Amino acid sequence: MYHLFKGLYLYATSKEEYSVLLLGLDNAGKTTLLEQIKAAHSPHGHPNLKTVPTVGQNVSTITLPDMYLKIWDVGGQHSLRGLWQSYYSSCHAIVFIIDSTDVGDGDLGRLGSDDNGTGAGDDEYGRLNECRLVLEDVLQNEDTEGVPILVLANKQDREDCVEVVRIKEGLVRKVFEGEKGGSVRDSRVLPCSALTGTGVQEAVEWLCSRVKWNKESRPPVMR
Ligand SMILES: Nc1nc2c(ncn2[C@@H]2O[C@H](COP(=O)(O)OP(=O)(O)OP(=O)(O)O)[C@@H](O)[C@H]2O)c(=O)[nH]1
Ligand SMILES: [Mg+2]
Repeated sequence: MYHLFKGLYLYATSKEEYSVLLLGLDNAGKTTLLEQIKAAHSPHGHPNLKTVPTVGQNVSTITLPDMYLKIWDVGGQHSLRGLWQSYYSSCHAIVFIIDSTDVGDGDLGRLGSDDNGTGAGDDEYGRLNECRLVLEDVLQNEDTEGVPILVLANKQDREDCVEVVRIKEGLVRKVFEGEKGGSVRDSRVLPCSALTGTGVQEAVEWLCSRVKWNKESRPPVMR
């Protein structure tokens, strides 16, 4: 009898937990975003906006009315990107964060096709091509197949940022529709400023709705 009641109690009080993976080049704003999300979902939270480059990972679980969101923030430096793939098979959504002040004019169409993204001659374009190559790599990995992807055009508070529509049309759409765009998946491009918090709530709402829609193919963990 005890076990029956315990089981019923646990069933009634447990919630679905979904994992969200924050990806993007180093300095894009992943850790800052995690800090904003954490602060927005804790009663007396102030975000710690003094970030340092992430070596390894930061993880936080936020409690929402109908689910837990476990958010994984990993280092974006070149030497650390090889570690990303170990997170792919267990994540329910990916956030790909772009520094909107470091992608030139945001238009891949103007980049030479022989540019290999090593940085040579990239000044005018910032890290546009590096960003493309890294995003393609994520999309092409079989373990991310079908996983909803939210692309955030971050640092929209800065005057020198490229606006979201250009990032969407000039970069993201071209990558998703290109031959290395991987399988069809649920995706969205949103503007945000992880530093000021603008757009962060919309991002979390999009993620919550999409992980639920996709729960048949990536079931949550019960906690
Ligand atoms: N103006 C502005 N600065 C931002 C924004 N988001 C992040 N930054 C700044 O960008 C720098 C890098 O931010 P991080 O959050 O540490 O970047 P990261 O993506 O975690 O970098 P790695 O850990 O190296 O992968 C910091 O100086 C942040 O204050 C933003 O929305 N606006
Ligand atoms: Mg970081």
